[in-house]
Amino acid sequence: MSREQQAVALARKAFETGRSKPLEYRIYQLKSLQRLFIERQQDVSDAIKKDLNKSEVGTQLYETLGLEGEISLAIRKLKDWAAPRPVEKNLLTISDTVYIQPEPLGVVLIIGAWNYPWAVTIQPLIGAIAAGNAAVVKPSEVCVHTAKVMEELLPLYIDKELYPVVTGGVPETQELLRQRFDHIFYTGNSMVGKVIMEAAAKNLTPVTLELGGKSPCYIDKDCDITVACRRVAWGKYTNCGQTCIAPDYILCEPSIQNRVIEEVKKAIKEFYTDDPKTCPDYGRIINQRHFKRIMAMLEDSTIAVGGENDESDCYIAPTVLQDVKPEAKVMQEEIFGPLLPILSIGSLDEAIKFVNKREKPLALYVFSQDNKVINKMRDETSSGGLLANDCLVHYSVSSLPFGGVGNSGMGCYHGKFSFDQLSHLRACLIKQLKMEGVNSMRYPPHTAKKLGWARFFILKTVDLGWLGRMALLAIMVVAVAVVLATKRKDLHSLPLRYSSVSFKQCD
Ligand SMILES: NC(=O)c1ccc[n+]([C@@H]2O[C@H](COP(=O)([O-])OP(=O)(O)OC[C@H]3O[C@@H](n4cnc5c(N)ncnc54)[C@H](O)[C@@H]3O)[C@@H](O)[C@H]2O)c1
Ligand SMILES: CCCCCCCCCC=O
Repeated sequence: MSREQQAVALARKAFETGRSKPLEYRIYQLKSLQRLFIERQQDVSDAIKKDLNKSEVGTQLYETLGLEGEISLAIRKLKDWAAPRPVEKNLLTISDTVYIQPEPLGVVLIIGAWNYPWAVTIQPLIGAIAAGNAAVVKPSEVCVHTAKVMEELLPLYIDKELYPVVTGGVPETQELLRQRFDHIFYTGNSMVGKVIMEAAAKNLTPVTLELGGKSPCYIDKDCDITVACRRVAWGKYTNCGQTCIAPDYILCEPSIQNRVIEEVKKAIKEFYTDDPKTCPDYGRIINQRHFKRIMAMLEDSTIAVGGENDESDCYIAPTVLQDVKPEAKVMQEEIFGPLLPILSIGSLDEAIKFVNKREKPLALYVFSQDNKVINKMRDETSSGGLLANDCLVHYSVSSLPFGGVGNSGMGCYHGKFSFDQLSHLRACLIKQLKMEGVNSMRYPPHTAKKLGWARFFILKTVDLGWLGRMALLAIMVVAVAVVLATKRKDLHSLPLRYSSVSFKQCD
């Protein structure tokens, strides 16, 4: 058995013991995970510093603080999330107990990416634990130091049989993908996303794909350009542009391009000093392969700000590109680096057309003072998320679903969405063996009259309130009693008995 097979078998066996299911055990695991981020913050930060030159404060701000918040939320809300969820009933099921019961899916495979290695790997794990699953955790091998620390630390805090960590690269991930899972949660680029989905299809395993793409940013001329550019610069250059929801490029009218350049330049200086290379808050490109990929994008565009670089240090300065053409190299794929192209666009309508001609992005940013502009952008485009007058922060709102659409992904998570994403929402209808008369309308022999009644019971909507429902139930009980008493086979006599309740036609 390979190491990967062993890990999956271990997780499956542990899941089958049933110990991941009691809410107390899930909460115990979540609390232990919470302790990891309190007790081992230094190990976490040190590893990320080596991988991406993130500062200790930056690591807490962008990675572990969010995780701590998500864990606390799950601990607080788990009882509600896991409880049966009563649903509306139709007239046919009015006397039944009808609800949704979330249940664990089984063994989940979590494949993480390297750019926010803790955030994007542990956040799905929080959902998996909360939902009562086992999970095999595969951190990205690209984040060498963090993967190692994750492999060392997780088993010290959480159940190592239920949640084993498997490290390794493409061959190891592919070996994992040959195993059977009950859900695969993948974060990474869209091309590999297709590989994951293909592998999952063999076992009809459901997937969540948290992908990326080019997230556009429209700046309206009618806005506070200084503030807009400061927020865009923060969104772009945080983690050296290696953020799935970084504003990829700016669309604006030619009349404001120079001001945008000047204001972004000012913000770069404000955040990262005159020499970002020595600034502790400015990151590095993850490795030389990505460094070369990003530098190649500069070839056919004009640099307005930045451009300095050092391959030996994987350093690329915060850079702004002006008058960029849609055909330029930098516009052909997600940048995932600190280059900010500005494209001139004639109007809001043109910007909308530009966005709609391309793949649906993970995030769409619009800066404007005018709500009509914001609403028009929202109504006439599609994207995983839409954020007006800021960047990135929607990621931190646990009550918003985070995820893509189309090429930027499928499924969503954060907060309760993580719990639901990794649960099966089981439909439950609990009927009594009484009131058999009501069922006559669906039993053969089928007649037009019975169909008429079935239409009535299924298509009418009624909002009677609690008292009304009780009254209706009483009427139904009487009706059934009468039907049984007269031992008639169809519901011929029912119309008169129901005529005192008024119903609204919904079709
Ligand atoms: N939507 C989100 O939440 C989110 C978050 C972070 C990153 N991203 C996106 O991820 C991308 C960057 O990540 P990346 O793809 O460079 O990360 P990556 O190289 O770390 O790959 C992600 C995972 O896929 C595995 N993998 C890579 N190639 C594989 C293959 N051929 N077969 C099987 N498994 C394979 C890796 O082992 C890794 O665990 C960007 O597009 C970014 O926008 C999205
Ligand atoms: C306070 C704002 C936090 C933003 C963190 C962004 C994380 C993105 C993960 C995807 O790359």
